[in-house]
Amino acid sequence: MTALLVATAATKSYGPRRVLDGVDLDIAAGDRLGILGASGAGKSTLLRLLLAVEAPDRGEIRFRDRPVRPARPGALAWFRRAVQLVPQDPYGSLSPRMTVAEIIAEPLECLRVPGDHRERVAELLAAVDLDPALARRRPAALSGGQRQRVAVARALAPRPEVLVADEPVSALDATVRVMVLDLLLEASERSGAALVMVSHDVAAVRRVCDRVAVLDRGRIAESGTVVDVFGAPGTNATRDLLAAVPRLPVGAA
Ligand SMILES: Nc1ncnc2c1ncn2[C@@H]1O[C@H](COP(=O)(O)OP(=O)(O)OP(=O)(O)O)[C@@H](O)[C@H]1O
Repeated sequence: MTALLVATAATKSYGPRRVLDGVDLDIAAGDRLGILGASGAGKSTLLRLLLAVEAPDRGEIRFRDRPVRPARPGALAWFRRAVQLVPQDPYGSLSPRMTVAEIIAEPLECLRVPGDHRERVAELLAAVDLDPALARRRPAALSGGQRQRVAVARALAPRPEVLVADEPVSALDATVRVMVLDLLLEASERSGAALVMVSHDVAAVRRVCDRVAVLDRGRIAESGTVVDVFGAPGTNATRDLLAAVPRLPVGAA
């Protein structure tokens, strides 16, 4: 399968503290990879490197074999179109002053994506199962689940090859979590975009991903298919995560 987003020996320190240490990771077309780890394991830092928001101190990030590093927005537009973020918190991430339609169209405008943006917004609202009448509303008028649907639609807008989701359901009520996880799964299946989902929630990874990499204190402790890694965990890091209280409603996973 075509390798899309690849981290090689990615290392990052903040002051004297090494937060990531030689992380190798590859995301291929069609993959749904969970990056699982306890709080402080380095998950968000790894995402910032994968998104070229920050540069590794050592090692590198490549997309379709092309190195990517933080750069002025115009220079990275090709990469921003290809790799889109679904943020953690739908309350904080959507601009309160913009309408839903403006929010979804924003990446199309910023990244100068050709085509009829209005038509694309209508298509995206349908894809995430939002009533077209919501297009003129502002985020304050929406529920948490609806806001996360808007965030997914926005991420899908430029037809990315990889969707990166950062703890996409941790800010939501338990009842809405399963719905949003299923939406992400469906969005990646339908659009053909690979999905990278950071989480500390085993049940969320099990529901959405087919591969998992367990991050422990800045290193990949183990990786493999969800079935193999969760079926026969090879490290204490994985066993501890599996022993943690399930976060999805009983019977949902
Ligand atoms: N910009 C920064 N400056 C200094 N330290 C940082 C910075 N970003 C992260 N860290 C530290 O790096 C470590 C890993 O943080 P990171 O947010 O990547 O972990 P995480 O696995 O995403 O944790 P959580 O699940 O709690 O979000 C933490 O100890 C954190 O305090």
